[in-house]
Amino acid sequence: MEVARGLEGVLFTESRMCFIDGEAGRLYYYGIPIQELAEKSTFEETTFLLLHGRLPKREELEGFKKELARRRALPEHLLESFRRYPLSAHPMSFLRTAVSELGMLDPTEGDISQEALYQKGLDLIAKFATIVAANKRLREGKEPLAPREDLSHAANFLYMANGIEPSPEQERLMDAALILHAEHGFNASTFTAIAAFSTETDLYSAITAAVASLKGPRHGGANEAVMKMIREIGTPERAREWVREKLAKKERIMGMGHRVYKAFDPRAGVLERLARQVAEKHGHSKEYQILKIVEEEAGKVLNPRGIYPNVDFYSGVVYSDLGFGLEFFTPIFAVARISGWVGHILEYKALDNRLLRPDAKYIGPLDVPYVPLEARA
Ligand SMILES: CC(=O)SCCNC(=O)CCNC(=O)[C@H](O)C(C)(C)COP(=O)(O)OP(=O)(O)OC[C@H]1O[C@@H](n2cnc3c(N)ncnc32)[C@H](O)[C@@H]1OP(=O)(O)O
Ligand SMILES: O=C([O-])CC(=O)C(=O)O
Repeated sequence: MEVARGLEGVLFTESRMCFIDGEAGRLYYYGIPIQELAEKSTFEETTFLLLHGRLPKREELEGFKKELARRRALPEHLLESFRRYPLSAHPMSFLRTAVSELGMLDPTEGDISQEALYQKGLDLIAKFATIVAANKRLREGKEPLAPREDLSHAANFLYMANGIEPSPEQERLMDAALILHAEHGFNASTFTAIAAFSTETDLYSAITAAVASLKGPRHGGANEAVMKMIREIGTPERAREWVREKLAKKERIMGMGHRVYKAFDPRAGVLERLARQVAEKHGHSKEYQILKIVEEEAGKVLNPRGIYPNVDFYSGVVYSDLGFGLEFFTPIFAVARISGWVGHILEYKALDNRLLRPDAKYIGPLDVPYVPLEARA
């Protein structure tokens, strides 16, 4: 049997949620092009789509929005614990620990019936934003704000994070970013969630594992790494030389490259446009300009190899504009991706939840004699 390094090209299940055409740079959630969703949908509507496999009718959407809104508040016990979490911890570690603690606080943690998974999934989707916003406030030396049920998920997230109600334009920006990040097939964190869940562990454990996986700089953590790259480059004038040096040393340009896309990631296309808009309007043009130069200069070498900007390349410019420091970029990704994780767990469970257990080609020796400790050289 051939070894598929990194499980590349391995089909381990069937799914209706997401189709990625990596060669053409196209992405669909339940068959709907991502650009349409990003432009016309809301996070709540897209989440309904990911959990139910179809767009909601008007009254269904209203009910779903209310259902999510009423689940936003965190248990007092968890809020008290937050005061003991070290504020120096990375916000992804904070989120990972909070999800795990939510599991301990749920007396029916181990119930993995389809209905219980759906209910607990809604709870996590609603609460992720509250956890991340509370962490931001605490890091700023401020009290976490109670969620507001009269605001949309995107607007309430911004309200809880920044302490002021966002403008309709900011709300739309957040919605678009959340929709773009909500789902992406069997990426590393979703696969991690499914691998954990296939053991019939509880939802909180599977999602804790997914958060841990998303944190890595080769996955969701790349958005933070991109902003660090921008800071290291410093000025647009330095960008070309910086890229040439990096590539000469065979180092990776963060926010570029993808296992599936061998063309421009369509999400990066939408985010590039949004980043340009905010850069022009609000004067973050230096960051945006640096990225454009990096894209062009690195592209000379990397595009012919099928390496283009991915979803993490331009998102940070948008998040900065919405008031977030770079350490919150990956948690924002998680606030969106929780919908995809829950959707996939529901889908995989309904299918058969077969235990995931790949194998490796053994390349070691056999029948090696056991040498007693005193006889070892
Ligand atoms: C939400 C997301 O997860 S999107 C991805 C976010 N991650 C990043 O942006 C980090 C930078 N990118 C990368 O590290 C990679 O492109 C990955 C991990 C995303 C995907 O990579 P894979 O498909 O596994 O390719 P792999 O890591 O095997 O690299 C293949 C070759 O392309 C090169 N390459 C891949 N990405 C880059 C990059 N960003 N910059 C420079 N070279 C790159 C590798 O160095 C390697 O070169 P080699 O064959 O000469 O050794
Ligand atoms: O699909 C992947 O491998 C990574 C990615 O873009 C995502 O998770 O959004």
